[in-house]
Amino acid sequence: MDPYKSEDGPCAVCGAPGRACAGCFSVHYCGREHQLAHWQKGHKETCAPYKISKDPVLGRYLEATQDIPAGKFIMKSRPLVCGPQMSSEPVCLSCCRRLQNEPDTWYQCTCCGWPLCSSECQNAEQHRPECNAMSKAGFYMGRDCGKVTILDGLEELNQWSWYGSIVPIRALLLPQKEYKKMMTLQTHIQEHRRNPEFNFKVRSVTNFIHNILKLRDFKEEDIATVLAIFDTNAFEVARADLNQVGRALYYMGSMMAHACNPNARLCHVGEKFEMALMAEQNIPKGGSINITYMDRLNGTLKRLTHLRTTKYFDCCCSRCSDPTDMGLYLDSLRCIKCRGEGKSNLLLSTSPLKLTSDWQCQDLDCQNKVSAAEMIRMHKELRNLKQNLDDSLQLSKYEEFIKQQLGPEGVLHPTSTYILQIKISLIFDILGHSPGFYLRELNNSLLDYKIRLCQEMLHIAKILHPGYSKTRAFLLMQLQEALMEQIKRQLKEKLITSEDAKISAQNAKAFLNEAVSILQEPARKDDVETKVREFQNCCKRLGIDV
Ligand SMILES: C[S@@+](CC[C@H](N)C(=O)[O-])C[C@H]1O[C@@H](n2cnc3c(N)ncnc32)[C@H](O)[C@@H]1O
Repeated sequence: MDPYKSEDGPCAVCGAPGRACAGCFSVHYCGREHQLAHWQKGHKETCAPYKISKDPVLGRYLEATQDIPAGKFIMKSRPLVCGPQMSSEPVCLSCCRRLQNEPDTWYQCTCCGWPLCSSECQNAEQHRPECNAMSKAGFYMGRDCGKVTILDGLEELNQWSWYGSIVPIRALLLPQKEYKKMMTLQTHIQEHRRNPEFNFKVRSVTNFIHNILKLRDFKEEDIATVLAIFDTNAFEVARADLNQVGRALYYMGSMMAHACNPNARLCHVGEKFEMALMAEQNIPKGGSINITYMDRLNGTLKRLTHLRTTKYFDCCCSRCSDPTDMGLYLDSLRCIKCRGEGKSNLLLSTSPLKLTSDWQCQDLDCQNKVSAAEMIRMHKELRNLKQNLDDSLQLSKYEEFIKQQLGPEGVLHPTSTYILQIKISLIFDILGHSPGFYLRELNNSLLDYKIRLCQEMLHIAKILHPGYSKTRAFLLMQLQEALMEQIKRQLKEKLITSEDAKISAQNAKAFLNEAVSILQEPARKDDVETKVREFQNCCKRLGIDV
């Protein structure tokens, strides 16, 4: 069910045209009276398929109140507060679209002077709170807003960190009811206050709000609370199709627990950062509805460290407890002792949930031990090496790294986190995507390589990103495109018959269809339709009827 197609429909009571129920989107009402009647008649039992529950470890979380099939939209939600990111590139303060061209061409709000898209954005509700407050305080952003650096004696505030003040101002100016709701969210304020980076951020934002914008009514303590609420609960939101980037806080979205192998995902759907939650996998009644707070290709060491230092909890999900990390051994390195004897045995954590535990060779005859500190040091070195590769984004350098690390002297193995991340970069950033490597420019062997990489990563995605995940859908699309390019060449070189081409194209179409069924969110609609059109045009040009 697409929550955006469900806006109108026949009233569940009388059949007259109606609006969708905001809880479940699956029934419609012509008005409040029939909505109430239907609710009392039993809809309250079946409406939203979730409720907020409590658990001693997770705190509040969303519990499924009925079986939820994979692919179903579970909820749709508007943000409580949204706006530019903490350290944002130049965006319209109102709609968060990136500002194009040079600063002196940007539209300037006639009341507060901040750059916007247009007068329409100036008048939008979204920009009202801070604009009113700033105009009242007599602040007007000069034309040089994009260029100056402010020195206030204590901190140097970079031009774009100004954007970080907008979300706290909007949050602190929320109407009473919403403000109270926001203040019930998890803050982890004590843990945040022990973090020097957080305190620096609070001081910078407060300074800017007090001394530059001249809005002195906001207390530093309240600004700190809002920043902590955002760090704990908010989502980075981006709609590439609309050129929007920002962050948003959702009430129900803030209730979702993390899992390293989640069963749901957020989809950004509306222009005002509305979100929808989709079940990636079947969720049984009574189960927790969870999302992942971080990239699933990270190994346990990085996941545990990141969650502890940014979200202040120790994950103990089934994946983190598994020393093999779902059979992929993402963090495991080769045992150096065994490597000397030409063997490829791996080191496994002796107690995966404890970052301080030793790692031991999986070979019972060897049992070589490596300390946690040594393991962390080796990973730091590998991360730096990989970061250098990512910065240069060159195929030859990535290939050299893989060859070296998987060779007799290397410490990695084929499903190490670094190798898998590099394969993802090769698929999505280089082969088919960068100058000199666009699909039609790839030689046959690189095209085969891309196809192989997609197939390999789809195999991994079945484990790490099963069901209705975006990663699987994107990989399926990449594979389909590469396969069509291959069919085109093979037909041209008369290596296959038109009957073979038809069978291969049907195969590619099945991949595309699967991707389309996964990417149901409206934000992807244009992209998906373009891919389907391109596929159809390609078949037409090749004379293949699929
Ligand atoms: C976005 S909030 C989720 C709602 C929160 N449990 C509450 O009661 O408001 C994120 C916080 O929930 C807790 N949390 C989420 N997932 C967890 C998990 N898998 N294990 C332990 N705590 C978790 C952590 O305290 C985390 O910082």
